[in-house]
Amino acid sequence: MSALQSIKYSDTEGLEILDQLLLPLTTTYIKVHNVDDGYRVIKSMQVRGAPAIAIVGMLSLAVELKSLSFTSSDELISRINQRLSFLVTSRPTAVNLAIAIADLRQFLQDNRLLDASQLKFKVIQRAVSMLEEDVASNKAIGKNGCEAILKHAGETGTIRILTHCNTGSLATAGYGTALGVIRSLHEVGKLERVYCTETRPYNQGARLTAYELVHEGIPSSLICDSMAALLMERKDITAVVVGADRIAANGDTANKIGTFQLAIVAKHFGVPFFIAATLTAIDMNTAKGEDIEIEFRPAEELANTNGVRTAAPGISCWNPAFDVTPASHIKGIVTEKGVVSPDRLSTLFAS
Ligand SMILES: CSC[C@@H](O)[C@@H](O)C(=O)COP(=O)(O)O
Repeated sequence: MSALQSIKYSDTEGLEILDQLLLPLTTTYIKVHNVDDGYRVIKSMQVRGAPAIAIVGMLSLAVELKSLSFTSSDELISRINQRLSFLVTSRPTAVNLAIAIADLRQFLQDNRLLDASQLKFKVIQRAVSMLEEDVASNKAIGKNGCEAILKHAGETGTIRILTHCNTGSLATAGYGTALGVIRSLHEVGKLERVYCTETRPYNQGARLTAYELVHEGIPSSLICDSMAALLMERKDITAVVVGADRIAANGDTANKIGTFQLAIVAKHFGVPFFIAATLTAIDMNTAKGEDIEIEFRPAEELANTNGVRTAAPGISCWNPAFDVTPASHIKGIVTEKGVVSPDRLSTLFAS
């Protein structure tokens, strides 16, 4: 069975992304030639998921730079900074791209004395290395989350997980964050079943997570979002595990709309609620959840299903793409460096 690949990059073939708007029925890759293409596929959600957005954004810059030549590093740096200012506006809540951009700006500043071709080469290398680094981080998250959940479950050990949205190979460079934890539990033979929500209005759960789970042969069932409370009451769910688009310094976590209500229900039933994310989703410059900008999406994404209007004509729509789960509702944040409680995020960055 071949692994699902949302992002394909090679030196000779350039950058291609799997069009996630067409999944699960059609598998089509789209070429990304430059930052304008990168911005468009991110904004339209042909590629989505915070880690994948960051990687495609940076690789779109890399392929654009490859096609250009520069007479000085000042000219190169000014071009890159201008393109980064545009890219960062594509999807405001997911922080991974903003962090990658801030890091690259710092790198350019630190290396401004290199000549243009050396600097261009290094910028391209940095973008390409994100692919392998993300998969390695996801595998570590999978292992750490698996251990934490097994410890919580004790010897009885039949694990049933509820997850939301899509956090798997499609949302990352491969393996996945929350879905990485689920994959890891399955690999060690401990997962009885994972339940994935439909994730209205965009159906990332029904279209993408369900597709990945079936592809991987992981025992799984789809529920619609409104079934979560009954599921937790009837099915003895071991843990809820979801991803993150931005984790504030106090542990408040923005993730796909509907995450907060799952956390409230989990708290009601005493089910531990875990966030699984790479360090690049942690924004220590944003103090708390209230300070996180929530992205609003077009009304059609709520009123239509697969391009067909299902809501009553004339109704107006309120369509936030994310909500913020307070740190008080989160048992642990699973990262590649280990699992911490939300009030101990800063320990992850101590050298
Ligand atoms: C590893 S992906 C983590 C999050 O980005 C994911 O849960 C999510 O909310 C994705 O939202 P999307 O709007 O589909 O980009």
